[in-house]
Amino acid sequence: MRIAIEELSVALGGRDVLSDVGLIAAEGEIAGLVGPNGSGKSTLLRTVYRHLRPNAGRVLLASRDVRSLAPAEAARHIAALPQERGSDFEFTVREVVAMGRTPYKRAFAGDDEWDRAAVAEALERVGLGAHADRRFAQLSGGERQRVLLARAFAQQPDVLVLDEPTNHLDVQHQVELLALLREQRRTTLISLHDLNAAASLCDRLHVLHEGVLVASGTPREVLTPELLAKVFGVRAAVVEHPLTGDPLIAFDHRQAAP
Ligand SMILES: Nc1ncnc2c1ncn2[C@@H]1O[C@H](COP(=O)(O)OP(=O)(O)OP(=O)(O)O)[C@@H](O)[C@H]1O
Repeated sequence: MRIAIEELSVALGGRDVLSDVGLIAAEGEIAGLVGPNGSGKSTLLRTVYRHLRPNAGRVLLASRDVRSLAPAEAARHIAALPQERGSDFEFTVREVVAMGRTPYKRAFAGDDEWDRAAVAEALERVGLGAHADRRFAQLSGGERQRVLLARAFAQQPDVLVLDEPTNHLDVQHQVELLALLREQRRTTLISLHDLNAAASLCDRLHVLHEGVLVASGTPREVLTPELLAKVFGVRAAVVEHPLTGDPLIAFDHRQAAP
């Protein structure tokens, strides 16, 4: 399903955090949000998964405003991996992932065989099939991250919204997570700080700067040395990755942009 963000403005604490942002994630497309700290990436994603209400504009899922959907219906269509994640869950890994099935159930209904199969499959996909009975609270940050991703997969949504999902992951698990996202071919909105990961994963990138969308396009179109200097304040060369052909940003770690 396609997501369209139209003329979206959000104010928090009396301050405009997003101003007139518009972008589209086409069916099956991976759309990346990049931008410096505080540029509004999480705010945009939180508005898509309805934790925030826009002051103006709207988010359309196919042709329907997400705010018009009932909560369970919205959750059957959109699954989120937010940045603020509970750590004190007194639940097992399997129980946390099974929460992804809630939008499909009647009140107080138990898990049926479809739920159990969806949970088992989601755990296998993130490589945690052997950890189903461990306590969530006792996992490392990266393991928790993968459990919460499995919960989003178990929700079997049309759209995935992921806020910095590679946080806490070692490089191998980052690569595996990006591969999982590529192979599932689902409409995905993802914020990433790692611009090289974004360049390799995303079909299109959208750059936020101080709450304003300043560029949209393919990674090759968007990630230019000029944009990196202007928006991120860094000096960098953009070359072709010798193994993959993706754009590869070589940052100058000695000196900021003049
Ligand atoms: N509840 C709030 N009340 C007031 N201001 C807020 C609130 N939440 C976020 N902000 C502000 O909105 C701006 C955008 O924050 P947001 O978290 O969307 O940025 P971000 O691009 O995701 O940043 P980061 O890369 O650091 O995660 C920041 O200046 C932040 O301080």
